[in-house]
Amino acid sequence: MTTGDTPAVHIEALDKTYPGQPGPALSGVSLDVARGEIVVLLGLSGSGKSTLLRHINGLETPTSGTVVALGQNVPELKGRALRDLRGDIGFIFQQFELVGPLTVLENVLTGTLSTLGGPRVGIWTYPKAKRLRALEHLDRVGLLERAYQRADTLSGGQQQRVAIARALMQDPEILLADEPVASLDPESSSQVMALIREIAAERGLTVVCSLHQVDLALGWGDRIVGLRAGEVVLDTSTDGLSREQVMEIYGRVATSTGELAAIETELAEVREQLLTEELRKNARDDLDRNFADEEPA
Ligand SMILES: Nc1ncnc2c1ncn2[C@@H]1O[C@H](COP(=O)(O)OP(=O)(O)OP(=O)(O)O)[C@@H](O)[C@H]1O
Repeated sequence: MTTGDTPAVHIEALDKTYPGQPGPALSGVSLDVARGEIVVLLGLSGSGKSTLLRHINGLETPTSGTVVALGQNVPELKGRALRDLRGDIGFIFQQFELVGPLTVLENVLTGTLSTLGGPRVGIWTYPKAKRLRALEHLDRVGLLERAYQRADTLSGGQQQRVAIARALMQDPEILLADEPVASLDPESSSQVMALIREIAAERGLTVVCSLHQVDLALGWGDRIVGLRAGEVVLDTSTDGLSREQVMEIYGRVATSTGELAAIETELAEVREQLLTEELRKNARDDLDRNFADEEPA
């Protein structure tokens, strides 16, 4: 375990190229995340957000560079040591990853399997203390009354709350969230993000979360890290940061959107011209037919 003043996450010169891919998914990424900090990763689809998150808990191995989480050199960890680190790092995903036919309570209890050893079938196979903790976490996320309902009968926002409760069972120090609200409506998204923030503050959790929604990121995170094609192109506090500054992360898209608009205008003009020509031709054909049908005087 680490002392309080070492960062929760220290990443230096991280490069990752997946086998068979033409270019790197991450290139020269350096990033320190302080304990208790709430960092948002922003960037286009494919910019490397998930890849970066997955290096923090050792789900990916760097091609080169350093990844230290909670004082541990992540790529060097194996077996029990890696499982222990993952026990200190909760992970929530866009698709919640719940087991639909199981009850909400049992889904939350699965968050504790790394310490108990699994698999287990049925709520009663978990120690009473764990069951009570799971109920406490469900209460915290506002779903105590749903504990014995099947997980797949809940709304998306509720399912993500269950996933948060499940992550809390690990008593994590770091929470990684990979687009946790990408499949939710705006209202549920704000509620889930507010809940994560409240829980992080209560427990002094460090959070690294990828998002697609710029406005949500600005209102929610302490700091925004922008990725473009695997490189960090923005790394700054959200204090005083404007939407326009953040949108520069997506610079290339703005250009291509501009180009697209120009192409669309041109296409519309051509379409109009073709239509006019077709109308003219139809009119000419009509005239020809009418005159052809006329009996000569
Ligand atoms: N397992 C993999 N094997 C090969 N290439 C991968 C793998 N995972 C990601 N990539 C590639 O690495 C790059 C970064 O992908 P990544 O999923 O990290 O981006 P992202 O920013 O999280 O995207 P999204 O917002 O769509 O989730 C992409 O080019 C992707 O195709």
